[in-house]
Amino acid sequence: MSDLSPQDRLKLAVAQAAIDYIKPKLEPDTIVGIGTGSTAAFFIDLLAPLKGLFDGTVASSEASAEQLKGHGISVYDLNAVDNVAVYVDGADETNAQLELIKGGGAALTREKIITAVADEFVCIADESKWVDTLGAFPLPVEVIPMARAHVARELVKLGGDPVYRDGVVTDNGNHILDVHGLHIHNPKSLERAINGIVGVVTNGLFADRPADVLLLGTENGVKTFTARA
Ligand SMILES: O=C[C@H](O)[C@H](O)[C@H](O)COP(=O)(O)O
Repeated sequence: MSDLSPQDRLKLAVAQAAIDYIKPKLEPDTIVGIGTGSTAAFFIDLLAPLKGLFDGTVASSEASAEQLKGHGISVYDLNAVDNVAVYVDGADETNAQLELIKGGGAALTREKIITAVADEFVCIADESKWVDTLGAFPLPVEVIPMARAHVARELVKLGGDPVYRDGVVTDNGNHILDVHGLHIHNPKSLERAINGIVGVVTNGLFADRPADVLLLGTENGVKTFTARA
C-alpha cells in the first residue's frame, strides 16, 4: 500500500472506517448494499475477509458486482431481497447536511435505488469532496437516449450548462448529461425539478434522501458526521 497517492490513502482510511462501523452490525442474514467508484472499491476489498459474517450483497453497478464476485461474495438481485441493512458508497461532493452529488462513475440510478431501500446510508469520502455549496462538480443526469436533446434544453432553462458524456452508456443502457455551472442552494428542490423533466431517469443529487452518516477522510484522521434530524 506504500505506493498509494495521498488521496487514495484517505479513501482507504474511510473504507476501513466503514468496515469498523458496519462490522458489529453484521448478522448471518444481513444484506450489505455496495456502491461504485474508487472509494467503494477499497471498501469491497476490505469487506472480503468478513464474507462469512453476513449473507451477501446488492451492488449498484456491474463493475462492483464483478469485484464482489471475484472475492467470492454473493451478489443478489435487489428484487430478491427484502431488506438492505446498510448501504456504503462514495460521493463526488458532500455538504454539511450530507446532501450529495453522485454519478461521476455513471452509476447514479442504481445507487439511488439502493439508497431508497437501505435502512442506513453510510457515505465514505475523502476531504476533497467536502463543499459549502454543491455544484462545482458537474451534476450527472441519466437520460433516456431519445430524450437527450429535450432534457438538455430543459436543463438550460433551469440555469445549467449540460454536456453530453460522449461515449458513455450506463448499466441501464442510457446516456449521461453533466450539468455545469450550477450553484445549488436548494438541493431538494432542484433534485425534484430535474426528476420532473420527461426523459430523465434520475439525477445525481442525493438530497431527498441524504446520507445518514458521512465518514470523511482528512489528513487529521477520519471524521464522522451524522445527518441532523
Ligand atoms: O457513479 C459513481 C458514484 O456516484 C461514485 O460513488 C462517485 O463518483 C465517487 O467515486 P470515487 O469514490 O471514485 O470518487
